[in-house]
Amino acid sequence: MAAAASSTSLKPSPSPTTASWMRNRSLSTTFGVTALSFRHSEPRGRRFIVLSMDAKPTILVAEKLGEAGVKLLKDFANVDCSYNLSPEELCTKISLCDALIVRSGTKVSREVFESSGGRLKVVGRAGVGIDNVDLAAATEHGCLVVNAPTANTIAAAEHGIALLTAMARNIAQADASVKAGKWERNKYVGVSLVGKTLAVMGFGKVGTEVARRAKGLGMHVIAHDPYAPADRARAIGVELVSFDEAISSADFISLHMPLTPSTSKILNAENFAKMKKGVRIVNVARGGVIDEEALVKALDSGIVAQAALDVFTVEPPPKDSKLVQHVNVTATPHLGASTMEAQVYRTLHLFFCMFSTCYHVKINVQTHKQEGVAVEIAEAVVGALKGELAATAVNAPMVPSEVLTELKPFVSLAEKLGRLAVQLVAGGSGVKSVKVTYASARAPDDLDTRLLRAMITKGLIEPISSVFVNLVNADFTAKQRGIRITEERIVLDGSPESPLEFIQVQIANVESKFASAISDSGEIKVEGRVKDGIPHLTRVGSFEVDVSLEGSIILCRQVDQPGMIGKVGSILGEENVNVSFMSVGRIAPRKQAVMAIGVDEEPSKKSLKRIGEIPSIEDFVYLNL
Ligand SMILES: NC(=O)C1=CN([C@@H]2O[C@H](COP(=O)(O)OP(=O)(O)OC[C@H]3O[C@@H](n4cnc5c(N)ncnc54)[C@H](O)[C@@H]3O)[C@@H](O)[C@H]2O)C=CC1
Ligand SMILES: O=C(O)C(=O)COP(=O)(O)O
Repeated sequence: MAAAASSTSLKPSPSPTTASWMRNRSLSTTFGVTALSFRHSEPRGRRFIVLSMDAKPTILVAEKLGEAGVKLLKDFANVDCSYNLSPEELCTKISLCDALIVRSGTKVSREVFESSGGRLKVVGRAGVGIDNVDLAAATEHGCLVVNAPTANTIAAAEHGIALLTAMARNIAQADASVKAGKWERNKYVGVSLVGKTLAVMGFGKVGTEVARRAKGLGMHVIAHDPYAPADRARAIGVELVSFDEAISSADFISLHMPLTPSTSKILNAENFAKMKKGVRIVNVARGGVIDEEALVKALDSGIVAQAALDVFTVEPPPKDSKLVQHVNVTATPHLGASTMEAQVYRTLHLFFCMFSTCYHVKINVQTHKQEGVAVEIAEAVVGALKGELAATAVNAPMVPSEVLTELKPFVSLAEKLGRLAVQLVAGGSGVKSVKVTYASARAPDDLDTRLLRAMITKGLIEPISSVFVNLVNADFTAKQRGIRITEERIVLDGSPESPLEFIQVQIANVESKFASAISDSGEIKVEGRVKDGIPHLTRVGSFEVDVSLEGSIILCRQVDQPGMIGKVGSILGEENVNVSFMSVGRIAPRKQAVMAIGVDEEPSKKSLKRIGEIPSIEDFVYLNL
């Protein structure tokens, strides 16, 4: 929940009223991705607009993508299809691109993000594995990464089964032998699959489909996946077992986990030693999950009888690779996702498994024609460039659209409270510790606050820095700037119809340029609610106020007395500044009070000075929203 503290601190700009952060606000969408794609960073960190709202963004397609996807991209953007770029060429081109689409053959390294100069805002991976994209660098640069996680599942599973059966019956080797004019019937005696144990390592989308198909071949299927639910496995007659049990009892092992630091070289010398002698291995996941040197030794020693590999640590592997050249290895050039159906469209059998309360399992089989990877990724990238939250975001929260609709006014409230709170901090105080409180009648697990936290962070950071914050980089940026954001829930009684009653933002250990913003417990405190869909400021420090969060706000501390509203109102009226809202929060009649005035236009410095000089006004601050 909380972003951990680091050593940097934030210093509010001396004059938030005139700060340049307001310049581009009209371009911002709520979530910032669109706005980001129209913004650019100068080397010195100043932001400016490089494209107008109606200028088309540019999308670089760096690997072959199905035509239907390219067409969809062209309807929205300028599309540059440039394949086989060297890393240097990619780095050069990227500074002119708002989005990049790749498959597994392009390394989207930190240098790519650095070279983009802040313009690259979406990377689309037209497939599942995102191990070729430096996610940490993407997040640090506020770049959303989306993938196409479903369209090639069946293709990959079918390729896994193709390799399994081809390996068991020596199809590739026998084919080569026949083509060489030989007829070696005794040499290519295979092994049967029926009754053999297959260990599926990684019981996700592909692993599950492989397991289903292997069961159809009469195999006994077990699976290992630390994160998969046992009931999903049980539903198709697969037992989830420990890693050691899986590898030590299998006749065949099929790998379907992602390449991550914890799965890197997960099949290594130590683990090969635990396997049954003569085990056969299929890999359509990633080459890096196997220690390839250790596999060559295991093949030489006979521990591993055969391996069928679609993926390699380095692709393409070196021509003299001992692994690829091994007589007992069948190799394909990363073809798992390469079917017409997966890349263009596919006919998908969706299995809906429904469980009755007494654990009877019914399976409905439906057939759908579904668009392939190209369309899936094109839609995701275009949506992200339009500022929509992507359902397949890899480095940002995925928020379902119904939740988003409901949260929208609170998202705006959150950002504005962040903006107000930070502008109340006296120059020279570093913001380090922010507490956000959400009061809601919803059950704690029925309120996703990631979006709200990101927007509060955006509100806190943007007024006082040149960094553009969005959903992708909010937590990272807060952490980098040493701001610790903690969240707390107040669970209210009553009807949970609205997701939230109020949001409170507190900044601890700082001084305020408006002393009344400091609550009894010593923090700057602002609180807001949504009324009729519009965000309102409802508390400043210990004072209750009510002013809609549109336009800007003047806060005045005064001794409560008649005529104050009129005095301030007439100064503003003299220069045609429209007052949208006015409210007075006071401790008791004729005692200390805080007057909050919403204004549609920015008052001149002269008018603000005159307001400050009204004798009974003790303190005042003008805040930009
Ligand atoms: N050869 C090819 O062309 C293709 C390769 N793939 C690769 O297949 C892999 C799986 O893809 P999907 O099934 O779509 O992904 P997925 O995310 O649906 O499934 C991956 C599963 O691996 C599990 N897992 C994570 N760490 C594990 C560990 N240490 N041990 C065992 N299981 C672990 C996860 O819990 C998850 O259930 C990915 O690496 C993907 O890149 C996918 C499509 C095509
Ligand atoms: O989707 C994946 O993870 C794949 O490995 C497919 O890669 P490709 O898009 O065919 O380069």
